[in-house]
Amino acid sequence: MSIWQTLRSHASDVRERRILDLFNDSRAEKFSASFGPFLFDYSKTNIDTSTRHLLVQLAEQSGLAEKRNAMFSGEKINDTEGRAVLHTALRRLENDVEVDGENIMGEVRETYDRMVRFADDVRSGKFHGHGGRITDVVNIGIGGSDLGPAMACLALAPYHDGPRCHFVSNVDGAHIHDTLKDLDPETTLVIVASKTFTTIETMTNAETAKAWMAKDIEDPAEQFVALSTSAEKTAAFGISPERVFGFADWVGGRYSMWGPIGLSLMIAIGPKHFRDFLAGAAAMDQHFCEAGFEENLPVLLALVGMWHNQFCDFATRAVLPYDQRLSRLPAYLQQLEMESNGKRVSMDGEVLPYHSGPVVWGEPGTNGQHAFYQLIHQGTRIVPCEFMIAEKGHEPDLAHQHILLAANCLAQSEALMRGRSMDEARKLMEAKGFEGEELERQAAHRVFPGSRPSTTLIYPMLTPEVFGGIVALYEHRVFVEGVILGINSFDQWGVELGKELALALQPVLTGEADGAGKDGSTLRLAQMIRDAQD
Ligand SMILES: O=P(O)(O)OC[C@H]1O[C@H](O)[C@H](O)[C@@H](O)[C@@H]1O
Repeated sequence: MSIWQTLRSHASDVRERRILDLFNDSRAEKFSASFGPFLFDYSKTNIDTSTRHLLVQLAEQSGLAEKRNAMFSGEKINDTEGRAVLHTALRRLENDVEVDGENIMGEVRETYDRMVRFADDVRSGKFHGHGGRITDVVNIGIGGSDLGPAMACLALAPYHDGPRCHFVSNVDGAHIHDTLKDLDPETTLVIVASKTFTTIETMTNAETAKAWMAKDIEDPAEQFVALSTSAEKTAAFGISPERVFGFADWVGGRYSMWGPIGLSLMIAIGPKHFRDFLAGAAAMDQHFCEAGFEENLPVLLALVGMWHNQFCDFATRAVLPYDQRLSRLPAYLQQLEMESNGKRVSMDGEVLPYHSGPVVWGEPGTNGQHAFYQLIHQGTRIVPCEFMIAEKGHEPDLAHQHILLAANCLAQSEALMRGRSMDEARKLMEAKGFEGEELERQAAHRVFPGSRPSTTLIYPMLTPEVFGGIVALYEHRVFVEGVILGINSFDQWGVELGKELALALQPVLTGEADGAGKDGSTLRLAQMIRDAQD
């Protein structure tokens, strides 16, 4: 029997057992792992010693250790695009790495130093706009060129002492309009962030920003910066090379905030805190490379995730940070996890015989509790939950609110596991004076099945280092899951078809093309939009 089959039959044997019954004096300790500032507790799942043993075997048999080493050493593991995968090089600045026989680190360090100088200059006022010191930075980018820095600027708000940062991503004109309307073009710096510098949303918004600035400034390009792999295209846009921060194709878009794509964050929090953010991620890299699988946080996170998705058939995964400043983490992880591991064929092009990555979603607590937790507790589908909480907040004066936040976080995982039986529900309703059939009916509504799995990641405080570690932890989790699934986690062909069709539809919406060959639904909707433009 293959390890996959063994795990599936093990899952069908143990799926129904009560998680609470697995607890003894040492379970919390045995089914958690710590590294640096992190403790990952997966004891509130139905995993036992034999489950973990089988899962670790699954990881070993997938060749994970060799594949991990291949990634870190610059082998072209993204073989549908013929590229190395080296976002880790952007945060391990001391290590030398070669691609195609050439040391890539000279250029990486040089660009990093230029970013530091530029960020310092913007923060000090040495680099200024036509109207003086830069007060606002607008990052125009989408997907990987937006979600990372936007999430990070929010996450590290307590360290933000540079100009205000704004993020424009959507091609919907409302986004750029609402962002620019209160800004002064003479003191605004526009960062055009695009790996390819061809993404239609970003290029359209960049042109809009340029036209907005041109109303007040003779040469708006002077207040523009570009972050891209294409020096040719940034030059064609009119941005002078000293304000272009380049990177190579071995940095995937959704893995790119450690380098130039993180410039807005560096300007916001300053190079020193940015360096701490890199250091936190680099420490996680080292842990990932060195720790045994049973103590390895990214490996454990991946194995627990796969246990729930591939073996217990729970199709979604809720990310629930009890940390308001991580409110963009679920959106960031949607791209990281679903673009990376939402694939249908193996590396060899064979259709997968099992499910690939889960649907990832979430909201920060406690907000989610007042919205969708009803389904998590009593719905008919089981949703594994991933809770996150800091031991301490950044606001000493509001420590009592942090206690309330933390109590809610712990209460939710406890409630999910413990549940409430029919007997307990009956007692509750009896105490309220119900009896007979009405008591039975009312009690049924108050039953919680319980035994719903969750994990908790706890860290001392959301500092730049801790935040860097969290993001790197999730990146490596995605890598581990991808290796075990046998897929390429680093391409994204699934986004192409929609882009092609959108290009073809544009002239249909303007009336320049008749849409021959399109289906009736698309044509009718297009016609309505076309008519509304007159
Ligand atoms: O940075 P860019 O080249 O503008 O790409 C922005 C985004 O667009 C694409 O659609 C990809 O799916 C994303 O992976 C990428 O992050």
